[in-house]
Amino acid sequence: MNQDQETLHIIVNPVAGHGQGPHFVEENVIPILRHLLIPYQIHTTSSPGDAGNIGQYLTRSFDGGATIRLAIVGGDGTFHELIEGVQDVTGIKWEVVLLPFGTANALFSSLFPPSTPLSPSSLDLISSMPFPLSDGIQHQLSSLFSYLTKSPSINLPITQTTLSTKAAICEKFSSHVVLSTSLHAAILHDSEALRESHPGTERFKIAAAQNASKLFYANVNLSSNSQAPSDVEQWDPNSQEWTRPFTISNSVSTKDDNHKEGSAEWYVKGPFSYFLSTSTVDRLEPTFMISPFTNLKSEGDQFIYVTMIRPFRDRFIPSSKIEERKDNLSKRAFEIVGSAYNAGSHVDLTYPASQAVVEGDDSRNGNGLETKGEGEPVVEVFRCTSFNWNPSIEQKSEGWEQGNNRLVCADGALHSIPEGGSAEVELRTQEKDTGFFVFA
Ligand SMILES: Nc1ncnc2c1ncn2[C@@H]1O[C@H](COP(=O)(O)OP(=O)(O)OP(=O)(O)O)[C@@H](O)[C@H]1O
Repeated sequence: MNQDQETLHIIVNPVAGHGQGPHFVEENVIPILRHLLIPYQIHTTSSPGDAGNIGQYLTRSFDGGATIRLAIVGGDGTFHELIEGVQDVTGIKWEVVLLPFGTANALFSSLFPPSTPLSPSSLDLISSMPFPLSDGIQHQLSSLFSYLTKSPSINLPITQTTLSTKAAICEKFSSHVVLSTSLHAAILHDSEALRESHPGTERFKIAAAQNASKLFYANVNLSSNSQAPSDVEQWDPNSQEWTRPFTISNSVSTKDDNHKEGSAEWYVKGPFSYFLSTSTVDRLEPTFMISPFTNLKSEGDQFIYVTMIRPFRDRFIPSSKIEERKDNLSKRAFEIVGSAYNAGSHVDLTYPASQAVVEGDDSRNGNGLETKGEGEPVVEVFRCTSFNWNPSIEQKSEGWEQGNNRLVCADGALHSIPEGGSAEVELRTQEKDTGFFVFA
């Protein structure tokens, strides 16, 4: 069968988020498509992974070199499963409409932050509809309107992760939103058990409380390939610029052909409490702006933005009394990561220039951090095009709790690095006319 390329294929996940996707499609999407005489087909997922099966089915229905237009009614996980399902299929351009019916909807929220105005052409289209659409519904339909008004779709960078031991590659997978370890991966792991009792984002907060007091032991190498416009760079909250990394060392120099002459692998020594990378989203929920420099809509170059917290750089943490260590680590993690809800201001936090630690001084506990000061950044933000996460052996020391340093989260899907192994993460080369594109 050779499909009509004008058909909009709608993949509906009936259990994502609060399970309201199917009703929304029936009530709002179909009436619009019918009014505009746009052919559509609905494909409802019947089990985990089914979005990938649907993607494979669609590729078999099209000739090579096709453009497949589809809408995803669900969350980031549903889109992730589609990408995973068709990652070995080449020569197809996937143009995707996002209908945010998952829990977090990180990609949609980053492309259409709350109160983003609709384009004039979308507003014209809405005013031509014979039925009213509330402001909230208009916002949920933002990506659909971009498609209907023929806005160009945006190329979506895809990250490839390889888990391997020294002897062999064990697993390869793709991600389009986030690749994380440490606290974020642990939150995703624990929050899954809470999905039924807490279908909204509050389950992430509960899981955060269970994991914020843990240390994740690993070492990381950051690098940039020869196509990258610059070597690895670090955000400097004081000068408000990207600069040569200054809180890590480049002791490992690369002689690899893939690296620019004079470029280096930058070495980051753990333990970590937080470690998250993304090349597409600035936020994980509508107001949780964890990676504020990532902007898919900007014309700029593609990077992986890495956001990390290494608690032992904070003198308040290692100097804590043994019985207060876990509690202090947890408080600090909440204080720092919580600033992401304040328009991503965590990236501007700095330690006092002189990190004198005074016993019993409560100002260290919150007020001790400064903003855009001359001390070192609290959150280290780097941009690169690849990195390795190498779990390491815990340094035994009383009062600390170790988290699972082999857990990796790819767009919410969890993977485990084999014992003694590592994770290698890199941006996939983007093609001009094939791969994934989103209407934004
Ligand atoms: N019919 C189904 N029954 C059970 N699970 C399903 C079904 N269809 C899809 N799934 C699973 O639902 C999971 C949740 O979907 P998705 O990740 O899109 O939503 P979410 O987790 O609520 O949102 P987000 O990823 O934005 O936080 C997917 O990982 C998928 O495996």
